[in-house]
Amino acid sequence: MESIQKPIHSLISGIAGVTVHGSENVVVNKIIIDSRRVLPGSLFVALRGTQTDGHQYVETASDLGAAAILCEKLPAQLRAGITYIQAQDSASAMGFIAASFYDQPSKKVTLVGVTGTNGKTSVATFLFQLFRALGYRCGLLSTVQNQIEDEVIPSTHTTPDAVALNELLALMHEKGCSHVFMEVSSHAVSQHRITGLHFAGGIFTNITHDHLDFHKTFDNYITAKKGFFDQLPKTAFALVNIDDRRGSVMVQNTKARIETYSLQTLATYNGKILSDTLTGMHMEINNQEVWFRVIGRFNGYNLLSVYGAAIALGESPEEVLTALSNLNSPPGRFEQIHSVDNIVGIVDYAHTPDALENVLQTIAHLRHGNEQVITIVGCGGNRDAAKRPKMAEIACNLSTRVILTSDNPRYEEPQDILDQMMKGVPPLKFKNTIVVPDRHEAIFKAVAEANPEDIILIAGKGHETYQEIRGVKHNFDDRQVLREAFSSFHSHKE
Ligand SMILES: CC(=O)N[C@H]1[C@@H](OP(=O)(O)OP(=O)(O)OC[C@H]2O[C@@H](n3ccc(=O)[nH]c3=O)[C@H](O)[C@@H]2O)O[C@H](CO)[C@@H](O)[C@@H]1O[C@H](C)C(=O)N[C@@H](C)C(=O)N[C@H](CCC(=O)O)C(=O)O
Ligand SMILES: Nc1ncnc2c1ncn2[C@@H]1O[C@H](COP(=O)(O)OP(=O)(O)OP(=O)(O)O)[C@@H](O)[C@H]1O
Ligand SMILES: N[C@H](CCC[C@H](N)C(=O)O)C(=O)O
Ligand SMILES: [Mg+2]
Repeated sequence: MESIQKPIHSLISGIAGVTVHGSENVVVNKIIIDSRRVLPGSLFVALRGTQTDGHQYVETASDLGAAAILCEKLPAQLRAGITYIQAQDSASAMGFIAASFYDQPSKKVTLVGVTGTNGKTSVATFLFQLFRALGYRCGLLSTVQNQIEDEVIPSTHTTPDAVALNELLALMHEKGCSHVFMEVSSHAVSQHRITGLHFAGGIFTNITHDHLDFHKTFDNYITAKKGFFDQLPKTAFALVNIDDRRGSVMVQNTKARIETYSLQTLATYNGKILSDTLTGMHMEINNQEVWFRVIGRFNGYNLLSVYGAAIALGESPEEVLTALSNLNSPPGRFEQIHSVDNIVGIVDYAHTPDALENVLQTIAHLRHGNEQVITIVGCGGNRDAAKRPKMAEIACNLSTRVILTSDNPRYEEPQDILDQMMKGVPPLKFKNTIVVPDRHEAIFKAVAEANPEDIILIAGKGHETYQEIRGVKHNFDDRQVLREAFSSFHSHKE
């Protein structure tokens, strides 16, 4: 992308509550949120974070040649030649400024955001695949990866920060994308990563327990997600799952056109699952029968929301259903790897109690005999600790055997996380539960003990190709380890 030079006045016009100290004609060539990356001519944004306060680094940024500083509190000494933009909330102001800096890319594409505890990656990826199949050039912003048509741009977050996000949107527009589908995490709403964006539509999948380390209470978490719908314009659609009792709460104050989807009750888009097997799902959507390659009741919801969004964007129901029936799940979502002697391995990104329950219920539903269900699961370090015993309890109640193991311990001791998980194991299930902290060993153990037709669920990491320990990402891929284990004991087939 060409280098950008913008005077301050062009970036702040229309933003309420900002005061400028210094010349508004000063030109900036970059927006930077980390003082360590400031270069001459940058606009440095001082953000209050969870670990530190960017205001502490205003002097460092100035020494490195920042042309302007966006902050909430002015430093004691203002430097000549630097323009200070004072805002009530730096993060919010940065959202609008980033959008202006990149010439409002979100207004030049049809941008649809997906929020909810589970299903964001699945829905955003299905929409991306669908609209490409319908002949549009598309962009995708997701946990697994960002994509511009076939070009993959690795993602660092589910939702990037406002600067990275607007830059990516501008690039997508420059490369001819007409539609962009993105995940909107609750962190992103709270931290104003999406402030200043123009959405054509928003989708709510569901809300259940997660991220209470960050939001503190479930109410705050709900409010964060609702913030996305509060900021939608009236030209947008707001499509919500009304089988989730928080669905109607999400759209209480939205200006957008409200549409609903449901597998249970009357809604704008109605679905019914007619059958669900390991090879596909048969559904009825708004009275039309259709076969899908993806499976699981939760995916029934995901596909229905994708159908609804496509219709809300003006596509034809027949074309949409035909294209949808050819879609595949994103990597690491109910991804199946079979051994030659028919052990079914399923690698899934379920890392919340609700997702784990859904996946295990889907597996229970697909079982046809007395196969064992062996679940391998861990919980991430430095994340919501309250979900640990809950996930262990769900795994035990819905599996024949459980192996508790590690999942990205980050800066915590794996054994501490496992001790907390063990608190959720019902006493009656102790004899079927073991702890194997090494994930590689856990997977090998499950495979060594599995019999033909048994189902091994490896939950929590899905597409991830690393195990994060003390700031270092070590290569680790559940799918690869599972294949190795199958090859050692049974040899594998896809
Ligand atoms: C908890 C959280 O959301 N953290 C994000 C946040 O960092 P932070 O608030 O901890 O920042 P901080 O370290 O306190 O620093 C505050 C400010 O000082 C600046 N700083 C710091 C040091 C210095 O020397 N100079 C300097 O300027 C930092 O650049 C920052 O702007 O802002 C950073 C910049 O945007 C993000 O990279 C970081 O994501 C971290 C890596 C993270 O792990 N986030 C996860 C929890 C997250 O965002 N997840 C959601 C998905 C959740 C889900 O739905 O599953 C996501 O959207 O990815
Ligand atoms: N609609 C749904 N309802 C409940 N569970 C779901 C749904 N869709 C997917 N899942 C489960 O949640 C897991 C994660 O799905 P997905 O990656 O689509 O969610 P996400 O919201 O993007 O997660 P993240 O917050 O990490 O970005 C899947 O592997 C599956 O187990
Ligand atoms: N977006 C989620 C992903 C969790 C994935 C799981 N493998 C873990 O590390 O906890 C998070 O950052 O909380
Ligand atoms: Mg995601």
